[in-house]
Amino acid sequence: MTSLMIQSSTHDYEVILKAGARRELANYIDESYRSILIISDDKVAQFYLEDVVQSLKENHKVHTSIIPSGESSKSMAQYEKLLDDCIDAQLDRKSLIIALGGGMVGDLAGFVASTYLRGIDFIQMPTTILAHDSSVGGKVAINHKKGKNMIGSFYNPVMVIYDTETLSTLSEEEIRSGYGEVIKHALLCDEEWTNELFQLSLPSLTTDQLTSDLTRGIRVKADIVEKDEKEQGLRRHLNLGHTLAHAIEAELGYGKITHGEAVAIGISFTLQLSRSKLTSNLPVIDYVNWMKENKYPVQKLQDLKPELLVERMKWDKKAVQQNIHYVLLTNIGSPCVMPVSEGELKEELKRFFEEVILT
Ligand SMILES: NC(=O)c1ccc[n+]([C@@H]2O[C@H](COP(=O)([O-])OP(=O)(O)OC[C@H]3O[C@@H](n4cnc5c(N)ncnc54)[C@H](O)[C@@H]3O)[C@@H](O)[C@H]2O)c1
Ligand SMILES: O=C(O)C(=O)C[C@@H](O)[C@H](O)[C@H](O)COP(=O)(O)O
Ligand SMILES: [Zn+2]
Repeated sequence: MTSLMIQSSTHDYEVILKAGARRELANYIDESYRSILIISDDKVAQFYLEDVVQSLKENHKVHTSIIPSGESSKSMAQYEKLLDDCIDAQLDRKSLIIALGGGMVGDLAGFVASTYLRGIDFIQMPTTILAHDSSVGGKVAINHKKGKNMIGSFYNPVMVIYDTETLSTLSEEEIRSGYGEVIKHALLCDEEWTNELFQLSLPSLTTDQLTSDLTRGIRVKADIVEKDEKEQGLRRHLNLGHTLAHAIEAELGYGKITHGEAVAIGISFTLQLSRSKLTSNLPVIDYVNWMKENKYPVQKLQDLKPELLVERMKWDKKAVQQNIHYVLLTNIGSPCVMPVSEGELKEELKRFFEEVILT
């Protein structure tokens, strides 16, 4: 078992990584919660809901709410439905919400928890690799058709219980997606780790390497969010690759590409942009080869137009009066944020499509 403590302005919380933790929840969850609502999606529920209910029902009154799996459920409609479920279950301020699933469930259930009765406790039980990122740091949100995570808040869980056994049922696509955020964390702080990841072929990923990458990723994230919880400055670095990624996700339609795959593609553009704006010596070719070796779906960009992506980027949360601010890298481990003009972005994106990513 690995345990990490995260500090936040409201409370400190523990992140526990343990194979089989879903069957031992009585060891971790306070008996004083009278009612618990478990929110999950229909795919995750099929695999793991019964174990979680069984491990809680002796000490608590347990309710469940299951939403359709997929990014399109991070919506106003599902948010409203879940609030109805909280009311039907008569949850009060001594009740608890458990988010059992990937980042979609975590973001949505967390946003419900943050607003229902002006905020009740919630626990993140991540079940994807990607959710090593989303379950820590307290960003919770739903999407709007204009852009990702447009409606949300900062609201930290009271605990994160990561049962690493659940990762054994992830599809290849979801493993790839998770590693989009893992490599982001590596690029932000650690050249040696980045080079290690460049050698990684995801089909031969071992449990030991996965657990080590998750723990390292959580440490990187924790270190940043502890210093800048509400994204006043430093935390913007965690948005590496996201200005383009979010534009791709919204432009293709939510769920047409996974978040982490879009992030991986977004990072490749960041590397090119960083090289041309900062004359930095970044390993663009190694990175693109790693993406191609691991089958990141770069061909999905074929249907997208650089001009429309740049229009989407103006809704990025780092933009100031629709002027786009980009997270760039002067080197691996040295991120910075710079304004980039619309014209420059359109030119660079066209070149990126034609000369780097769609060749
Ligand atoms: N709050 C944050 O800081 C933060 C950080 C990164 C990403 N996000 C958000 O997280 C979301 C993406 O998260 P995700 O990639 O986990 O997506 P997800 O929750 O949609 O899960 C991906 C797919 O995997 C399935 N799944 C989940 N766990 C499984 C398991 N153990 N076995 C088999 N199938 C399983 C799900 O049903 C779904 O079909 C996006 O909405 C993104 O914006 C938030
Ligand atoms: O925690 C953060 O801060 C991040 O930026 C992590 C990202 O991986 C994540 O996708 C986040 O939800 C993006 O936030 P947003 O503010 O750009 O919507
Ligand atoms: Zn992300």
